[in-house]
Amino acid sequence: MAWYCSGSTNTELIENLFKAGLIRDERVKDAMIGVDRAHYAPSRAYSDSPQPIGHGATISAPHMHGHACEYLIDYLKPGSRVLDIGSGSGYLTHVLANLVTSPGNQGQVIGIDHITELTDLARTNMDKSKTGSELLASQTVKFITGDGRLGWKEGAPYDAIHVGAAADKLHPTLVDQLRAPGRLFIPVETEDDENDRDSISGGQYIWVVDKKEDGSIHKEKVFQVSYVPLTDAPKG
Ligand SMILES: Nc1ncnc2c1ncn2[C@@H]1O[C@H](CSCC[C@H]([NH3+])C(=O)O)[C@@H](O)[C@H]1O
Repeated sequence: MAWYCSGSTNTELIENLFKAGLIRDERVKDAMIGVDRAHYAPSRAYSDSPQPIGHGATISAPHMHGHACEYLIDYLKPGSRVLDIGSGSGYLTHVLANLVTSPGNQGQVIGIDHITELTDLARTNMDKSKTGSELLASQTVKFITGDGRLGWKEGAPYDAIHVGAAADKLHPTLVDQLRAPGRLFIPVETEDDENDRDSISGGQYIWVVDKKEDGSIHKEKVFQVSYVPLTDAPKG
C-alpha cells in the first residue's frame, strides 16, 4: 500500500511510519528513533522520501532503510558484525550500529563507499550527535573508502551484509564473506533466477541470500526496487 509519511520531528516521522505499517519491528523503530535523520539528509529530513546528498548519491527513503533492517533483523544482535556497502550519508550505518550494540556488548559495523568525500561526509554526519561520535571513537563504526563489490575481507566474516546500490550480479565474494549463518541483502539488476524465467527480462529486485549453518546457500528474490547502480569509482 502506498502511504506518504512525514513528521515535524524525527520521532514523529518514525512513529508515523510505524503506525502506517511501513515499519513493523519494535527494535528497528527504536534504532531509527535513535538516529536523527536531519544529521544525514540535507533537506526534508522528516519526510519519507529519498534526497540527493551530492556525488550522484542519494539517502534512501526511511521506509526503505526500515525494510532493509527488518530483512536482516535476525542477524542484527548485540555483538553482530555488519558490512554496509554504499554507505553514502552514513545514516543506515548508524541505525545498524544501534541494532548491534547494547551496554557491554559492542558489535561492529563497517560502512564502505568508493567516494572519499562520502566516507568523510558520513563521519562528519555521525559526529553531529553524542551517540554517533561515541560509536566512531569506540570503532563500533568504521567508514572505509573502497570498492564495495569486493566486500571488505579484513572485517569478515559478517553476520549481515547490506548493499545500498544495485549490483549487476550476486557477487560471490560477498557471499564468501558471510558468516554461517549469515544473510546478504542486495539489490540486483538482472539476476537470472532459474525458478522464475520472468526475472531475466530485467528490472531491479532485492535478493536475500542466506548462508545456512552448514554452509549451504539459499537465495530468494523478494521485491522490486530502484537503486542507483554499484559502479566503478569516478576517475580523479
Ligand atoms: N562500487 C562501489 N563501491 C562502494 N560504494 C559504491 C559503489 N558504487 C556505488 N557506491 C555508493 O553507493 C551509494 C548509494 S546511494 C547511498 C545509500 C546510503 N545507504 C544512504 O542511504 O545514504 C553511493 O554513496 C555510491 O557512492
